[in-house]
Amino acid sequence: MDFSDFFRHCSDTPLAPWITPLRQNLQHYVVPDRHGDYARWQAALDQLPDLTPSSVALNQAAVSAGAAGECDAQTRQQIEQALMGLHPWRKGPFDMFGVHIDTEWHSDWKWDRVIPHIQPLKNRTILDIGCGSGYHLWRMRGEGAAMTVGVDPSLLFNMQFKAIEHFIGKHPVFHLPIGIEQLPKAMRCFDTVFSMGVLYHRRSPFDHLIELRDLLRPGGELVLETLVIDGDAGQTLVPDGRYARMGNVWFIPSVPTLIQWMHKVRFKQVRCVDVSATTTKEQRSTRWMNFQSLADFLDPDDPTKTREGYPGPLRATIVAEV
Ligand SMILES: Nc1ncnc2c1ncn2[C@@H]1O[C@H](C[S@+](CC[C@H]([NH3+])C(=O)[O-])CC(=O)[O-])[C@@H](O)[C@H]1O
Repeated sequence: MDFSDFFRHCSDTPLAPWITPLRQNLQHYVVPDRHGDYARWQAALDQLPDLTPSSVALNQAAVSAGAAGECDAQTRQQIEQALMGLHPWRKGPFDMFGVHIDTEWHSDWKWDRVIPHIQPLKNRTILDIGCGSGYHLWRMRGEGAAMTVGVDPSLLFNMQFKAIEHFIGKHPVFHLPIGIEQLPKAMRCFDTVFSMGVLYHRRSPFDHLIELRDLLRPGGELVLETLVIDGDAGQTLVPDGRYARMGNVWFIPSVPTLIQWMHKVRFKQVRCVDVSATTTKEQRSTRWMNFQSLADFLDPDDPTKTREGYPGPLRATIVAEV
């Protein structure tokens, strides 16, 4: 895989000192075709027609390029078919020349809950851990970010990002198909770090919080969004087995517990800015993600509980500084 645009751009940014270690860590992604589905996904990408949109919108619910009237029905069908080849689409929505990608998640709703409470993103250098398809990376750019970097080990999500970039065009917005553990330690160079929907997947929440802290420059801001339970300081749910059918959920603290954890690893100005229950309107099956979704993971007799009998998903957004 070719990361030359990324490295060229880095040389003029706070990431410059990290180019060599990043290059080493990305080296084994030069040949992604070891992945069984790579050829099929690449064929879908190759089917995307070359079109230049008259406008691009990064600061509205559906990240968009071009309008339906800018291409004929046959071309639109070709776009739809190619994008469908990258099913399942989880994070969005997007609109490409009138092809509306109605993703499993209304990621725009999460964005609307977060954005009023954080430092303005204009001119900032931003890292998004677990960025999925990159939907929020584009929204950050829409807020005027100087550079946004997303990391997510899913190759499919990287290829979905490339499909969107194909129409939106090149911006200082980069998607790296690596996990947080493949970033150099203690980069201390980002103005804002986002970790949304990741902490509960980590076996060691403290190590994750310390890694996030050490990615930020002094005075930088962390935006942490994660599953929580209703409860007092000291309470944490460690699901026995699955949580809402997910096998990789480890720690779900109460908000006061999470705030305590963050103080313990020396975050400052820690505050909870939002707590919202995840509904089956925000996360649901669609044509673009036709597998099971939240409604199937809740108890049919009591949708306030998961299938396993745990409290249904409740998510908090915590903002803090280093
Ligand atoms: N080691 C890892 N390092 C980085 N990312 C990882 C790792 N392991 C898994 N992921 C990625 O973390 C993301 C978690 S989803 C949140 C998406 C977005 N942030 C959202 O808030 O909508 C959870 C949810 O559905 O809310 C997935 O895209 C994984 O591939």
